[in-house]
Amino acid sequence: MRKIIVGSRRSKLALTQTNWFINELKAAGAPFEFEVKEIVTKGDQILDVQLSKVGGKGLFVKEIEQALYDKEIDFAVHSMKDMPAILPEGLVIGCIPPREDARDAFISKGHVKFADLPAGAVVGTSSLRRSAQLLTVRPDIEIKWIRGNVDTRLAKLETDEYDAIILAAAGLKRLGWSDEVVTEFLPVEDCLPAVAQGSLGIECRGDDTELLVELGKLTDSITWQEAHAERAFLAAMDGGCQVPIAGYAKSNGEEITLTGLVAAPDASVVYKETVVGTDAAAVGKELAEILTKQGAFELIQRVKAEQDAK
Ligand SMILES: NCc1[nH]cc(CCC(=O)O)c1CC(=O)O
Repeated sequence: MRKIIVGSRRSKLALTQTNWFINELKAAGAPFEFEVKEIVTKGDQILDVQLSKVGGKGLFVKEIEQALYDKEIDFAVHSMKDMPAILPEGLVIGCIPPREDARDAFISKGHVKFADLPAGAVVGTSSLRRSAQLLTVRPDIEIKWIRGNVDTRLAKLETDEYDAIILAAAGLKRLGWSDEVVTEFLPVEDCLPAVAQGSLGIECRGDDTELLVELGKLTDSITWQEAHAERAFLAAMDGGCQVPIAGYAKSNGEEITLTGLVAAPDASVVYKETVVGTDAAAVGKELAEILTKQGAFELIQRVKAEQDAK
């Protein structure tokens, strides 16, 4: 029986997601043995710098992709939202399993609801997307940058520095921690999720047909459509985590409803529109065109230039 080597980052969440997916493959009867190989990425090493300043999404995947090329590993389970819009030559997303909760979770000391936070309360997030949207609803709160894995951030909430933090619901649910720690899930209307948040993407070599056959059996077609619509939007907007950009699609199997948001970091300008269609790539492109006409593309370029100058 072929032994499949699965590359994984070393964080609790990465290992949990990797082992979950391996078990799904086993349950589906894939004729393989598995071994997990831990890989330390640049993103895991740079924990004290604001992520948007050190180069964004590629940071968590580059070493893993090199290991795929070198055949040190056969596949890797990524959070889709950490994947760059365009994959390098020769590598493919072989599977998109069913999506977890796409929302952001609000976690506060004493479980005070977001709306009930006192003015001046300090909310920890390192995401420009989250901070811009939170400031739209509550301009009177303070945002303070926070970095680290999910467990590190939860530990930081215990210090005096923060009154609350925001984390993706999906990570907390996969770790089995959401019932215990989450104060409330932020409705997508108030805090539109990151593109592909809650989705996993299984990356492998495009010529590994034996593996691709087994991976394909676990793809969820609804999640596939949603992730592709959102990622087509992100790619067309030339976005990334340097700018506040969000995209959330809901598919009923036929129609896809995609909402996108682009904002200035201080939330002084917010562009937000919804498009409905049947083709994921076309829906993403159409939404990008509408927002571009309104000035969102220009805003993204301006914000990026400002970030680079810092
Ligand atoms: N930004 C890092 C990251 N990348 C993926 C997740 C987990 C959630 C997911 O799969 O979307 C997280 C943690 C977070 O944002 O709280």
